[in-house]
Amino acid sequence: MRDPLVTTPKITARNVSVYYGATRAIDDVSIDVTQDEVVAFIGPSGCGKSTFLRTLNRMNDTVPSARVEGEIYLDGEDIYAPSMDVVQLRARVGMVFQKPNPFPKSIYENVAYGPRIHGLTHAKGELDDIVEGSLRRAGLWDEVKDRLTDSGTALSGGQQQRLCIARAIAVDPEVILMDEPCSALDPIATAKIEELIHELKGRYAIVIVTHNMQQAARVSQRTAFFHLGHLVEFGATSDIFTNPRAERTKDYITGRYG
Ligand SMILES: Nc1ncnc2c1ncn2[C@@H]1O[C@H](COP(=O)(O)OP(=O)(O)OP(=O)(O)O)[C@@H](O)[C@H]1O
Repeated sequence: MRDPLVTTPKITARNVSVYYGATRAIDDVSIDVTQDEVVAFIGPSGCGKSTFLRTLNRMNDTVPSARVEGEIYLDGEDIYAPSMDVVQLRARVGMVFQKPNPFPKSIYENVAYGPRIHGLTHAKGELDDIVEGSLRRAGLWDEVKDRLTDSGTALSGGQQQRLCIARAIAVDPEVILMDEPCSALDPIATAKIEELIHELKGRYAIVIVTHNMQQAARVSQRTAFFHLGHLVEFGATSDIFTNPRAERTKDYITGRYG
């Protein structure tokens, strides 16, 4: 499934299978993601999109029954190697979840926490700059600059999700994984997140799981269609939506199931 146009992958997954106990949720998936693109994962509920996404920063480690086979490389480095520091990995490959999950701390602390524990700054001024820069890049600064000491949980859902994106950005990640980041948001907040994804593209490799096909079409350059744990088709988003090769992809995008 290697795309000849993809030359320098940021993430390389090879023959990845994931099991929960004896049940296989992902079957032999190989995929590349480059630095300068947004890749969307689509497919019917339960097809394994989130499971596969979570292998990319070893979030599956937190599920005792989960077992991953195959290889995943970040810049050529095996992320499942015993020498890999998982805390470091999750800073390099940040994650934004379906439901915004700010810490029950101030807006400032939500963003400052990561850089502080990763030792990215030594002076308060530097930390202030990181907090401001991250909130600006997440498109939230103007809305919160006068209330940085308010609790992150007091923000609206859309603002909370942008705060979570600012929190991921603050530790200077290389990749951002988004697992249905807009599913709890209204259309206006959703549009803001989509706008933000456009702005972040190029600076970070972005992989987004979405149920919303229009959203995949709007934000991604390439789309992967999953079905029953298989990667059925992976290609240019415009091709997947206008000229899918596989019958199963066609059935899904035309709404025949899912
Ligand atoms: N923690 C878990 N323990 C056992 N089985 C799981 C676990 N998480 C997911 N599964 C199973 O793995 C399969 C894939 O689930 P996954 O959540 O990855 O699919 P998905 O495509 O992201 O679904 P959705 O779109 O509904 O979020 C499903 O059959 C699901 O029941």
